[in-house]
Amino acid sequence: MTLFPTLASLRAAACHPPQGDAAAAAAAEARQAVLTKPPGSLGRLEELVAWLARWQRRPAPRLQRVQVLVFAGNHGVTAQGVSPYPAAVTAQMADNFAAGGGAINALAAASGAALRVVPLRLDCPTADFTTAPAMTEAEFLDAVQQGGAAVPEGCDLLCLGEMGIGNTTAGAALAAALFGGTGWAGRGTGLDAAGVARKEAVVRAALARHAAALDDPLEVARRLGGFELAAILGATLAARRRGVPVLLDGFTATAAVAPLALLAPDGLEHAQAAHLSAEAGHRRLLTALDMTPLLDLGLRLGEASGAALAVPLLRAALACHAGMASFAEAGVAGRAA
Ligand SMILES: O=C(O)c1ccc[n+]([C@@H]2O[C@H](COP(=O)([O-])O)[C@@H](O)[C@H]2O)c1
Ligand SMILES: Cc1cc2nc[nH]c2cc1C
Repeated sequence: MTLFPTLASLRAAACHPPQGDAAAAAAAEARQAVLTKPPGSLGRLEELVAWLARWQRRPAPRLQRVQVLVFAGNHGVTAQGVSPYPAAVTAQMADNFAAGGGAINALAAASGAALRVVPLRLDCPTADFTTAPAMTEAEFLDAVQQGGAAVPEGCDLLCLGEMGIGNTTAGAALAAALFGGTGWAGRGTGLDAAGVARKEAVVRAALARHAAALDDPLEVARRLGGFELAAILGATLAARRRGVPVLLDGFTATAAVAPLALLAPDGLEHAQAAHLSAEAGHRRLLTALDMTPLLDLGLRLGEASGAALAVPLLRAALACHAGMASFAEAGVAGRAA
């Protein structure tokens, strides 16, 4: 089924996201209150259980089926020398993932999550967005659709990440267009200072080329994004519809979904930033989106690595919620007053 056949239907879905289940969240919170601990003492773990309950629409949330999706795409803007690695590495890494040899293969297995890698036209990069829109409308919608279609039925949690040489330049261009200012370009896979300055100039040139169209977040995603970024946007929208909470990976994945927060103020409420990437602009991007990352481990890999790493944290939060005794069950005295 085509989820968003036209740009208008995609816009309507993004502007009116379905709500979570407030009663399920309240029931999860009420249980926290009777468990043998001072109220709120499990801090963010308690909030995470209520968040899972709200977006799974279940008072007792579960994490039986966790799916990691890694979308891969290529970028015409690599012609501008914005990455130290050749574009061919995108397909080579997709093959490496298929053979089980990537970090994400190890991390997904360690987190008890299924992994699927979705290559998107790797032999056909986006257009160089310093000279033309990265994607046509049809290409953009197709990538969004592929992302949405990759969200499995009956999934309890989705971890979203990407692989695409050059895509931190796309992420920086998106962030600059959506939130303004300069300095969004970072080292990516390992640029030196001169490379970062070149990347910043490329972002500036892209914004100048598309200046007339940058007040529409979806146009920003089409003109400055990429296939894998559009797919992450589509998967995030589809997850909202299907009651699946989302863990976002690093800078590029966060930039990919940022248009959803501008199209609806609560558009990313079903998503958590799994970690703070070492990529320069990520902290600023998360601040702009009012998101607090779960982990800060100095990662700058992408490929959903940070998202997979946050899954055990959610499992631990649920284990406390489901497994702890109540004050009454354990015969522990509650607060004196
Ligand atoms: O998302 C991040 O935080 C992130 C930070 C640095 C690098 N990456 C990964 O590195 C690739 C993009 O880097 P680059 O230098 O080619 O733009 C792409 O495959 C991403 O998965 C990702
Ligand atoms: C080797 C390599 C692995 C990656 N994984 C995600 N992005 C990547 C970029 C490179 C270059």
